[in-house]
Amino acid sequence: MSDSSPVHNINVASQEVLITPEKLKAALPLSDAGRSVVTSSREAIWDILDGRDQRLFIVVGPCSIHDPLAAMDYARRLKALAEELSDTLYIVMRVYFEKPRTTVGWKGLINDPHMDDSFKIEEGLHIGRRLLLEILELGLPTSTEALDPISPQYLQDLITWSAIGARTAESQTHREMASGLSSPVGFKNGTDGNLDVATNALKSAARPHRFLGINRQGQVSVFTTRGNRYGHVVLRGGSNGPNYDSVNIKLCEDALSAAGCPSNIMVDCSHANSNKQPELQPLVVEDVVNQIKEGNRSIVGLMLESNINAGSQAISGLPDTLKYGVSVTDACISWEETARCLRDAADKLKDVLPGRRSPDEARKAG
Ligand SMILES: O=C[C@H](O)[C@H](O)COP(=O)(O)O
Ligand SMILES: C=C(OP(=O)(O)O)C(=O)O
Repeated sequence: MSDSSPVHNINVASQEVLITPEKLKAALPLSDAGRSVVTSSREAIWDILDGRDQRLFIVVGPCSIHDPLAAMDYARRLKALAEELSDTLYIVMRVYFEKPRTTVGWKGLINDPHMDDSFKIEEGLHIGRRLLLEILELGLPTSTEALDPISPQYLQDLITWSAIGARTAESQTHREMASGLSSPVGFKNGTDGNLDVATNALKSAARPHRFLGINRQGQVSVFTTRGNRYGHVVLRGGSNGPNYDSVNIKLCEDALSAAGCPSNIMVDCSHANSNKQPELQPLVVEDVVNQIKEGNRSIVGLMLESNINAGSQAISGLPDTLKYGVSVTDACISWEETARCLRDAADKLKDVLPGRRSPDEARKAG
């Protein structure tokens, strides 16, 4: 007697073929001007990580993007600030489209661009790519969290700096993906504060890997990567509390040295480092800036969650009932507070960090 019960895709409700990366890129191509922003900004961060450029790099912007018009409004403000502070700070905009959730919730603009559970992922990819292109046209570099292992084929050519988040830094899939990313990558410590997760990720992503992915034509392919040597740790605090103070920074420096990794640390001023209370982020910036003033040189970057208006709002009802420029995920500091806080940091650091070295000075400094 034969049993014909289904044994495959039992829990899959439906499947839909998506546009290929090649077609999306052909519809929304990167201009020469945009390409030059991506290449020069990646170089600037490589130089910072290699110690050739002494500026502090700053990843700042909304916790998540849900309204492209508000994102462009934010980007224009940030571009002007980035130029003003460029002697001391190298500023990159947070343009986060994919949100890792602790349990469930809105997973970001690519997954559900209309925020109504319609999950128009192909539209989300178009909106996301168009927005990144527009930001690059302003001359402002972009950063994002690399969460889905397939989406980099659609968007990573537009990204200057990537994060692997606290919930995925221990995942082999994400370490493999990071080993092939063209951008520098920050690995967060675990949500419980565990730092080994991040240092192990650095060691893994720096090595070549072979794994499955999709190519430009959307065919399932075996990828062989070279390894990404521009990985670094991002301290974001954990369930035990913050980890940006000088004692934790020293512990992190020791862990990096034991792991044979360069002493490059970014501090995420948000998340568990501010107990998710956005008004504490400027205090974290102040503390870190003081550590640098007192001689610390392992802190190379800062992350801030900031929006046009402070706070957060719940997603309920239609997107056009939402308040303008207010986060729909973690609460953020306002634009005014962001500008004040970054101007203050730049002012305190301008005589401490020598800024970008000319090729001649860099050669002399070794
Ligand atoms: O940065 C954003 C959030 O902290 C992250 O996506 C987790 O959010 P959740 O705990 O609200 O799901
Ligand atoms: C989700 C984020 O951070 P973490 O992975 O540190 O929770 C984020 O920066 O949006």
